Amino acid sequence: MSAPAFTRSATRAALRAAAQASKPQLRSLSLLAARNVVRAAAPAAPRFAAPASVRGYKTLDFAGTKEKVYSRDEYPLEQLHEYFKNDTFALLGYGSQGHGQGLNLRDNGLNVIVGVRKDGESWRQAIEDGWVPGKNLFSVEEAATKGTILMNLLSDAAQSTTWPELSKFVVKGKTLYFSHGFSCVFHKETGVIPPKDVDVILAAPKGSGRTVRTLFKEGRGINSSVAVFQDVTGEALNRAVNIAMAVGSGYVYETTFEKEVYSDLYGERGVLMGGIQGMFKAQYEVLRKNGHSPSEAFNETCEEALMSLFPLIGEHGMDYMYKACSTTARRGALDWAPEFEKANLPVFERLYESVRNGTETRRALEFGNRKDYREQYDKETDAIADQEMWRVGHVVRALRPDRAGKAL
Ligand SMILES: NC(=O)C1=CN([C@@H]2O[C@H](COP(=O)(O)OP(=O)(O)OC[C@H]3O[C@@H](n4cnc5c(N)ncnc54)[C@H](OP(=O)(O)O)[C@@H]3O)[C@@H](O)[C@H]2O)C=CC1
Ligand SMILES: CC[C@](O)(C(C)=O)C(=O)O
Ligand SMILES: [Mg+2]
Ligand SMILES: [Mg+2]
Repeated sequence: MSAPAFTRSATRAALRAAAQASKPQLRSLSLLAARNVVRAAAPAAPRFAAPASVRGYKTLDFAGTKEKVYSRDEYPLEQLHEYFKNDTFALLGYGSQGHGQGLNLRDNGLNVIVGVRKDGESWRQAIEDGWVPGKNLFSVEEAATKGTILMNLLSDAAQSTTWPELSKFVVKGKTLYFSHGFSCVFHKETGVIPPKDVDVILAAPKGSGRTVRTLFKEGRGINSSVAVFQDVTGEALNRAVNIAMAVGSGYVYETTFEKEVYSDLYGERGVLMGGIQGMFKAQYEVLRKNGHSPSEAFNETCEEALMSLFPLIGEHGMDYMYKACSTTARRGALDWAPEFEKANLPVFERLYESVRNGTETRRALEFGNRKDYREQYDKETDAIADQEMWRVGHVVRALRPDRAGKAL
C-alpha cells in the first residue's frame, strides 16, 4: 500500500520547503518536519502479525516492496534495562565494532564485559577506553564463561580459527551473536557450526564501528540489519532487535544471514570502498596525464565530491544533486552515466559471483589468518596514503574552512 495522494503531496511540499530554507538550522528543522510527514504517511504496522513481544516496527513501502522497520523510539532505555536485567553481554573482540558497540552498551547502563587476547593491541585499546582488567576486561575464554550473550566480534578470520575452543562456551541458555553472516553462512570454509540448542542471531550495523559510536554520542543511531540463523527459544528475533537497539541502532531492518553477508561483502568491495577508490584514482590519473595540477585534479575528483555533491545525494537524493548543478553539467553527466553503468556492470556481476561462490571468503580467511596480517594491511594502506592523490588530499583537507590550514 503506498501513501495516500494527499500525504504524498504534503511530503513533497514539506521536502521542497525544507530544501529551500535558507538558514542551516531552519533547513534541518524543516527537514525534521518533513520526515515527520513521511512517518505520518506510513501505513500502520500490522502488529497482530508479529509475536506479542516483537513490537515497535512500522511497515514501510520501499518503492513498492513492503518491509518492516524497527525504530529506536519504540525501545526506550528503561525497557532495554528490564529486558536485559538478567543478561551479561560478553563482547569478544575489540576492533572497530567492539569499541563502538561496547562503549554504547556501557553508556546505556547495561551489564557488559570485554574478552580479548591478553596483552594484544585490543587489550591495550580497551584499557585506554576505561575497561578494567579483572572487573570488566577478561581473556576471551573468561568473558565467554561469564557472558549470557556471546557477541562474537573477533575478526571474521579469528572467528574461524578460535571456534574449536570458543564453541565449548556456547551452551544451552546462551545466545550467540554476530555482526556479520560470514561465519555461519560460509560454514564449510570457516568450520563454524553452532550447537543446535542456542539462539544464533546477528545485528549488523551498516557503517563503521566508529560511526556507530559517533552517531550514538550525537543522540542518533546507525541503521542496522538483524537476522536469525537459529531460533530455539522463539525469542531470537526479538532478542536481535533489542540488542541492535542496545548497541546504538536508530532504525533496524530485517534480513537473513545469507543476504547480509552477500550484500555486505559485495558492497564493501564495490561502491563503498574498492569501487570508489578505483574510480577516484582513474579519474585523477587522466587529469594529471593531461597536464592538470595536483590540486586541480584532486579538487575536481575527491574534494568536490566529498564536500559538496555526495552530501547532497545523501541528504536529498541523486535527482536533487543533479538539479543543484548547472544545466551543462546535467546534460553531460546524464549522457555519460549509462556508459559508466555499462562498463561497470560486468565487474559487479563478477564480484557478486566471487562473493557467492566463497572465493572472497577464502581470500579473507587466508589473509586474515596470517600472523603478520596487521603489518601487511598497514603496508597496503600506507601505500594508498603515499599516492600523489592522497598526499595532495592531505594538503587540501587542511585548507577546509573549519581547519584553516591548522594541519599544515
Ligand atoms: N569494522 C566494522 O565497522 C564492521 C565490522 N563488522 C563485523 O564485525 C566483526 C568484527 O569486526 P571489526 O570490529 O572490524 O574487528 P576486526 O576485523 O578488526 O578484528 C579485530 C579483533 O579481532 C581480534 N583477533 C584477530 N585475530 C585474532 C586471533 N587469532 N585470536 C583472537 N583474537 C583475534 C583482535 O584482537 P587483537 O587486537 O588481540 O589482535 C581484535 O579484537 C566482523 O564480523 C566484521 O565483519 C560489521 C559491520 C561493520
Ligand atoms: C563497508 C565495510 C564494512 O562492511 C562496514 C563498515 O560496514 C566492514 O566490514 O567494515
Ligand atoms: Mg563488512
Ligand atoms: Mg558492512
